[in-house]
Amino acid sequence: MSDKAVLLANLGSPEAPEAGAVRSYLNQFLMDPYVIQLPWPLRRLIVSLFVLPRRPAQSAHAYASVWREDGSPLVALSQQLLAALQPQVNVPVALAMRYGQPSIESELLKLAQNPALREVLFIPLYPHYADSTVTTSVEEVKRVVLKHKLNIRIKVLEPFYQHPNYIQALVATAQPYMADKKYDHILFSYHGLPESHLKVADPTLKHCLQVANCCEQPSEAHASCYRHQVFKTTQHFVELAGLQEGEYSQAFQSRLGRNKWLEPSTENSLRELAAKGVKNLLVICPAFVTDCLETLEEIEMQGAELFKEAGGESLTLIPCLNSHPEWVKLLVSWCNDFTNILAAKNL
Ligand SMILES: C=CC1=C(C)c2cc3[nH]c(cc4nc(cc5[nH]c(cc1n2)c(C)c5CCC(=O)O)C(CCC(=O)O)=C4C)c(C)c3C=C
Ligand SMILES: [Fe+2]
Ligand SMILES: [Fe+2]
Repeated sequence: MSDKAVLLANLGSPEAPEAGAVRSYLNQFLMDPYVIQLPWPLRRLIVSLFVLPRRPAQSAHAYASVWREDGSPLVALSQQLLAALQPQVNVPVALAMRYGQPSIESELLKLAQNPALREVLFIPLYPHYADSTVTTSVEEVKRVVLKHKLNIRIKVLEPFYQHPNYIQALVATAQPYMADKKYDHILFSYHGLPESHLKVADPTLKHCLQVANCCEQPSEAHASCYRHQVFKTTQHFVELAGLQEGEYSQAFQSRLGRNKWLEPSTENSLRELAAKGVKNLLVICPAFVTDCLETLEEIEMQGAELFKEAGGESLTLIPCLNSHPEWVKLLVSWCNDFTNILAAKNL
């Protein structure tokens, strides 16, 4: 029996595309202090008064429009990825969700049933650092290890936003869509973040959004700056794919609440691109490695409708990496050689 194992973690989905299931999912998700970064009483008040009364029904409707026979796209596609990986990996691999099922706790405990287990490589399935995705997942792993007194070392894979093979996998996924020269612009649409999250994650407390062109100036803050990291992903993609200035732009989607979020918003960018005369638009969403509600409903359905209403002709979503062979190859290399991964830190 191997003394090593791998645990992949994605965000998670509701159990069903129904208001009740979405309510308990949203409650778990948004009561996470790494997601709504406010003291508990204020967070409880906001979630209970402004989110839970109406959003579950709206989101359930959105989920229903993308739901598959085998469940939510995010969970089903993550399971397909696991199925593609496991036969090529020499150690057990498990898949968990930060919210909903299968939980990080249940999957870590299953792995720990192996008495020989001493080391787990934890792979948060996010290319870019954010407290609301990476930190919360790592903290949940720590909580489970402490609660159950598990005698295992945890190694966490660092954000891979500019790993050459991740960029190569993105370009390989996009290539068939780009080869069809009918498109006239590519929009890189990343999940948004409240600006306050960048400031909280800045270890210097004086760089992110405080220095002019902060994300382009050298700084130790980049190691935890989501905005810097997504710029880098776009830049490396553009270089590898040979895109020219003016052929692409970048925006942030999926806002929630009234705080200031990263700019520009995907919605405004879609309107502006249509107004500038872009007719056939490709959209790629590199912050998501798996297609989910935010790509399939927000971009491919709602985004396409908005773009056409604003004068565009077609919006084509480039799929996420999902189980693309280049992405599977990269994950297999990490899983099989994780004692030698440089970009991983021990908890
Ligand atoms: C890709 C990285 C993600 C970041 C960063 C992120 C931050 C973030 N998200 C919310 C609020 C919501 N996100 C929702 C769905 C959702 N978010 C991500 C990824 C990131 N979120 C994914 C992959 C998904 C899809 C889940 C699925 O089941 O397909 C939702 C739920 C859906 C809805 O009601 O809109 C909310 C709410 C915040 C507040 C935030 C940063 C603070
Ligand atoms: Fe920054
Ligand atoms: Fe989100």
